[in-house]
Amino acid sequence: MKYVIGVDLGTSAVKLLLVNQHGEVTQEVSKSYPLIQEKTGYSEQNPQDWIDQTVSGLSELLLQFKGNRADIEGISFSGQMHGLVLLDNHHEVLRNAILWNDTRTSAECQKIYDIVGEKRLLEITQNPALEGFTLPKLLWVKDHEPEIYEKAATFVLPKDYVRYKLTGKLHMEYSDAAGTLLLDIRDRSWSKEICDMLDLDPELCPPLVESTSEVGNITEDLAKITGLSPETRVFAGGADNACGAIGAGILEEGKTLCSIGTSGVVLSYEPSEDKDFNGKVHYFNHSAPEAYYTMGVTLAAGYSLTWFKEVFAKDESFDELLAEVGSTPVGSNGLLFTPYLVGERTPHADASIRSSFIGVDSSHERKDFVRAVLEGITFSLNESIHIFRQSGKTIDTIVSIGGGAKNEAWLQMQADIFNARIIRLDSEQGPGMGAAMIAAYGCDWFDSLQACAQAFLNEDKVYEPIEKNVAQYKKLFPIYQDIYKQTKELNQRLVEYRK
Ligand SMILES: Nc1ncnc2c1ncn2[C@@H]1O[C@H](COP(=O)(O)OP(=O)(O)O)[C@@H](O)[C@H]1O
Ligand SMILES: O=C(CO)[C@@H](O)[C@H](O)COP(=O)(O)O
Repeated sequence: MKYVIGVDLGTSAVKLLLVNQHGEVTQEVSKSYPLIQEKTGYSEQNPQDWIDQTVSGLSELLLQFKGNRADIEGISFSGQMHGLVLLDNHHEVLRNAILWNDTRTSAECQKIYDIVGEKRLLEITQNPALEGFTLPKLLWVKDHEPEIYEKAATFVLPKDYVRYKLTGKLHMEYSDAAGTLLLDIRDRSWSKEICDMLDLDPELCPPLVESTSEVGNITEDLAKITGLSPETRVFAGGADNACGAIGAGILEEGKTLCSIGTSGVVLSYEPSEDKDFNGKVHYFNHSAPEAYYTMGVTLAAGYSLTWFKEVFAKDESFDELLAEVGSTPVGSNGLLFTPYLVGERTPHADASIRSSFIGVDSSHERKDFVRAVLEGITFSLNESIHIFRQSGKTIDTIVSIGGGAKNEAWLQMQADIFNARIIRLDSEQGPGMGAAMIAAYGCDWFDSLQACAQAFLNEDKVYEPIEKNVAQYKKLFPIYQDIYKQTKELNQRLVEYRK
């Protein structure tokens, strides 16, 4: 039997899947690492933590592996998007990575609009200037840490750095490059025009490859440390949402994904780059050849639940914390939550907004708060679905993946709030599976990613919307939407009091 490995470098942990030729996940390893949040709006990670945990995860996987290591034919990568990893001319890391959910760069986003212009930026990159994207982070380092910026020879994104450490070869691939705000999405080339206007050296941008490109092999050193064969073929991989889409079979028009990891994403396949959402949702290159996708992003989806657990139920597991969700009625007895813990992206690109619980009553118990958190996260994702539906898309079936797809009550809630059938697959680990599928396709196990999806992916369970709940959520959703408008200005006045 032959195998491939999919590595998903998430925000909370790196997850490794060993997948055989039938698409069965025969081993799984997960290794977590911390977020570094020095002050409000900041979110960083130490790239060395990603390397240590990936290497330790691979070593563990190989230690448990009963077959011949040469049977692990290929490996590929999926990773959290947009994070800036700055490297010097020896490819040494210059500072902590600034992550996708770091919102310190509002001034730099304004600078991009002032200099490049909103219209021209949209024409080239198909996306607006959002704090989470990589370009504003580069400008922030240039403005605030000039001594570091001077030493910068290139930059990569998180999973590109991990792949570089395993192979010694440095690249970026299109699906992740699309999230930098420096890629000409249609032309699939770095935008010299944007670099020139913002006085950035285009040489900083690394060489581009396809997600499915073979980029090298595991170095002798890393083969020794991890137990992998130095013959293992390495394929570039993709942005975690592009890989999540592959791992959920979102490979043709009409297919929609909901992913609840640290962030939350609603993603829809696009066969071409010419639809116009006017920057309301992100528009990126897919990891599947010649395809694109649009998506709306909730910054703190699973992160809101993790935050609640850390603050109010530190010693309980997610399953324990969520055990009573089903016994609390729709609407959490009049309690609403907005998941704006670190600001928001879709539909409100707003770095200052923060979360609220609205309607707290003396009768409320902890379980009402837990349900309200899940409902608030799901309402937020429903805002993206609302945008897609308003643009004319039919969304009646959604594949749900990520940590959020582990809980049955939450999956039913998604069906009821989205008013759509929710499909859970055998494995909720879409991005890791997508990365493994890229490696399987690269190793010529299949003629196309679609053929691989047909062989590898199986529906496990379908959740149909329950009419009575749908009707109640339809009434609650506009109240949820109003909270943003009502709390926006209050939150701006609170900014000066934050850490
Ligand atoms: N058993 C569970 N039930 C519901 N949600 C869960 C469960 N376990 C983890 N989660 C949620 O999933 C999130 C992590 O999902 P994951 O897809 O691994 O994220 P990432 O790719 O960002 O590292 C956590 O933030 C948590 O809120
Ligand atoms: O910023 C985005 C997408 O634009 C996030 O979706 C990141 O890609 C992080 O993903 P997770 O760690 O939540 O999977």
